[in-house]
Amino acid sequence: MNLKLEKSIFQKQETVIKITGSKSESNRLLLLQALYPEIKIHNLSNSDDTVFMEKALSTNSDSIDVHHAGTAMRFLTAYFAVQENRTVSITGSQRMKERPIKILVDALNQLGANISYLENDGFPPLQIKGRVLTSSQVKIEAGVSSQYISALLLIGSKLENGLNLTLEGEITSIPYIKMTLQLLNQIGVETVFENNVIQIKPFEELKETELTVESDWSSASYFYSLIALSAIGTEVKLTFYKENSLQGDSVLAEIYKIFGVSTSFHENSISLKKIVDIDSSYRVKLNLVNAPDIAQTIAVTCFALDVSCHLSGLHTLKIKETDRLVALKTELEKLGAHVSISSESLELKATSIIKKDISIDTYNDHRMAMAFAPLSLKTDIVINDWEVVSKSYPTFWNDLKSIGINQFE
Ligand SMILES: O=C(O)C1=C[C@@H](OP(=O)(O)O)[C@@H](O)[C@H](O)C1
Ligand SMILES: C=C(OP(=O)(O)O)C(=O)O
Repeated sequence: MNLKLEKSIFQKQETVIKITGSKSESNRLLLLQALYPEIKIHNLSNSDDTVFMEKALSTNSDSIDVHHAGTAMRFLTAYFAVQENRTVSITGSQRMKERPIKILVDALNQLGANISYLENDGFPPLQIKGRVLTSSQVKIEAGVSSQYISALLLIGSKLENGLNLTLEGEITSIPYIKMTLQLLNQIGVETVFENNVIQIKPFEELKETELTVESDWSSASYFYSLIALSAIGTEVKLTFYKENSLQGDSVLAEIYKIFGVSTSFHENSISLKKIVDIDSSYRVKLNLVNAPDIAQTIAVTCFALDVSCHLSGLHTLKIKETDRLVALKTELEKLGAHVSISSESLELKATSIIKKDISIDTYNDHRMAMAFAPLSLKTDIVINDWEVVSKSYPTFWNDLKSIGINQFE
C-alpha cells in the first residue's frame, strides 16, 4: 500500500517518542539467552527481525524462515550448527536468498559443522545438521559483513576450547563486532580483541543476569533528519538512550552537528534540537564504513538541505535489503537530484529543486521508506509499500503522525 505524506511542519511541542529496543542488541541477546537461559532481557525490540528471531529460537520445527532478517539468518546459522542431534533447514525471503553467506558457512564447516546449501551454492536456504564443533581456530574474510563474525563470536564461548578467530583484510562495520564482544563481557564471557585476532574463552556457568536493551539508534536517525529539516528551535525527546551506547550508529550525535542539530543526554533519553541552519555551500564528506545503516538517512538530509555530499565506505550497501546505492540514486534522481555512485560511494550534487508528488519505491527496504519520509517537511511525497518499516520500526508512521506529519492511504 502507498502512503501520501502531506507537506507538514514538525510541531514545536514537547513531543516524547519512545523508540523500540535496538534490533541488533535484541537479536544478540536472544541468541545468548538460548545458550544461557539465566539471561533476562528488558526493552526487547518489537521489530519483525526480532520477532522472527524469537520464533526461530522457540520452535521445534525443522524448518525455519527468517524472512528479511539478516542478523537472524547469520546468527541462527551458527546457533543451529552447535545444536547436537537436530537438523534444520533455514530460509528467508527472495532477497535473503540473494544475500551471500558462504564466508560464514565455510568458517563454521572448518570448525567442524555440517552445513550444506539447499539451492544455490553460497546462499540460503541452508541445511544444518547440528553437532559438537571440535576445532577452535578459524580465519575469516572480514570485509563483507561483520554479521558473519558476530555469529561466530556468539557461539564461541560454548565451544569446548573457545574460539580463536583471525580477521583477514579490511574489517567492515567494526562497532557491531565490538557490540557483540561487550554483550558477551556483560554476561561474564572473557574476550580478547588484539590486532586482528579475537579470542573467546569457554564459559558455562552463568548466574542470573538482567540486561536492558538500549533503544535503536538507527531508528533515531530519522528524527535527526526531521529536526535538521525543521526551523531553528524545533526539538524532540527520544527514549530510552544513553551516552555510552553499544551501538555504532550513536555517532549520529556527532554527525548531525554538521546539520545544526544538537543532542543533549538526559538520564534515560536524548533531546535533539535544531540550533543553526547549515550553510548550503558546505560540502559533507563522510566515511560510513562503521555506520552503514545511516547512509540513506544522511543522503536524503543532504538532498533536502540543498547540500552536496560525498559518502564513502558503503561497499556493504549492495548486499543489504536491496542494493541501497542503486535504490538511493534511482529515487533521489526522481526527485531532481544529481547522484553518481561507485561500488562503495555516493556523490550528491546540491540542487535547490525538489519535485513534488513523487512516489518513492522502497524495494522491500525499511530504510528506504523511513529515510525519505522526512522530505514531507519540504514537499508532498508518496511512500510506496509503507508497511516495510516493520522490519525494524513497526510504529514509525504513528510516531511521525504524533509530530504532525499528515498521512493519507
Ligand atoms: O550485526 C548487526 O546487528 C548488524 C551489522 C551491520 O551489517 P554488516 O556487518 O553486514 O554491515 C548492519 O548493517 C546491520 O543492520 C546490523
Ligand atoms: C542491513 C540491515 O539489516 P540486516 O542486514 O540485519 O537484514 C538493516 O537493518 O539496515
